[in-house]
Amino acid sequence: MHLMELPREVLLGENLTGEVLNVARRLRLGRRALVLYGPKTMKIAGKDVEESLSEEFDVKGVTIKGASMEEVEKTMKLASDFNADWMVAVGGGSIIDVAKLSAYRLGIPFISFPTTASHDGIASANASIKDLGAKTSVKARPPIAVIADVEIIKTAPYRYLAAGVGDIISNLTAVKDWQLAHRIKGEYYSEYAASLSLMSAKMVIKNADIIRLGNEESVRKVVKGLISSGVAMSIAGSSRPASGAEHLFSHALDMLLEKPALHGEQVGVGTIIMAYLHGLKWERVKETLKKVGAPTNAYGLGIEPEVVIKALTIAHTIRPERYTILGRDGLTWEAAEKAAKITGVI
Ligand SMILES: NC(=O)C1=CN([C@@H]2O[C@H](COP(=O)(O)OP(=O)(O)OC[C@H]3O[C@@H](n4cnc5c(N)ncnc54)[C@H](OP(=O)(O)O)[C@@H]3O)[C@@H](O)[C@H]2O)C=CC1
Ligand SMILES: O=C(CO)COP(=O)(O)O
Ligand SMILES: [Zn+2]
Repeated sequence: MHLMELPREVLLGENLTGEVLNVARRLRLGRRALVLYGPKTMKIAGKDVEESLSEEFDVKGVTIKGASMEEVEKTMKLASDFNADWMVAVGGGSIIDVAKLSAYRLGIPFISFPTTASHDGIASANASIKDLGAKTSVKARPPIAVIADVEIIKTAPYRYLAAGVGDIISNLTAVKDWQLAHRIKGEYYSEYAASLSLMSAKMVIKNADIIRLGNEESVRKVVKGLISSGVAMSIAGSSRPASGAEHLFSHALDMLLEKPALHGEQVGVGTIIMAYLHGLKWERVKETLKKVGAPTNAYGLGIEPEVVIKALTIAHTIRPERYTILGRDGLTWEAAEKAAKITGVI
């Protein structure tokens, strides 16, 4: 049996901090709610959500600092002590992932309230948490509802929206890797999930000129692509349709660097290189990223060229069961350097 779990409600609009209350009412989520936010997102929207909910629910706010197992365990303890019926995560990918894994392990629902359009974990069923080996995603459950307030998301620095484009365009090489694994390893492949994932990538390529404006329409386009990407992952039952070798490259950078760039920025640059290795039109990926103002090289990521090469040579070791264009042996230093130079990444 193949179980596909999807969000029950997706709200996209303006002035939605008060809507969490209505969604919780409609979905009969229970009286006691834990509100998760980060130090910044608390001020951006977290406190507003908390205050609005407290009109009708018993509410407890929790500040989360990064997506680590320590924060997941802290959240689970707080939720148990408080007897929470559900959670709402107000923030970037890290806060949403902490809520996703904690809620899954406690068997309670959670609402995703993204404050950036920088990653496709907004609606996905998998959570990326540090300390669970390399920071690749593990199975959890998707949010019961997604509430995306375009005005709040628009207030985030433009860099985050451009990073979202990187996370969506990566679907091009992720799907290629998936097809390769299907042919070479007989891995399960869902044409439906792959098509949905590719559609999001093609939409950002087509709409790059609108996205670069950074207005509400841009945010809507990127958020829809991110949600579709998350749904594609839920249909596939794994992050396969949205995570291939370009993500392994980003995970490798996360391991090598104390201060990595944004997830979507790194996978965007990884997509240029993996598209080259796949024999795809890598120039088109690069043009799109350039057009929307996302980094297209090591300099733009603020990373030394040697670290880029090193990441390319170790990427295949991170999730060996996920076959990609990097093969079982990975790239040699020379091959990695050549690919990075030809594509102008270094
Ligand atoms: N589960 C999945 O399927 C996926 C998960 N991911 C994961 O998501 C994470 C990346 O998410 P990302 O959002 O890029 O990074 P973070 O969640 O780490 O957020 C980065 C920073 O942005 C701040 N921030 C959030 N919203 C705003 C805003 N509106 N204005 C100003 N600052 C804001 C955060 O504040 P604060 O300090 O308050 O938190 C934080 O300091 C990674 O851990 C990645 O692995 C990525 C893709 C898919
Ligand atoms: O970032 C993701 C999809 O965009 C999740 O991928 P991982 O499973 O590689 O963490
Ligand atoms: Zn990603």
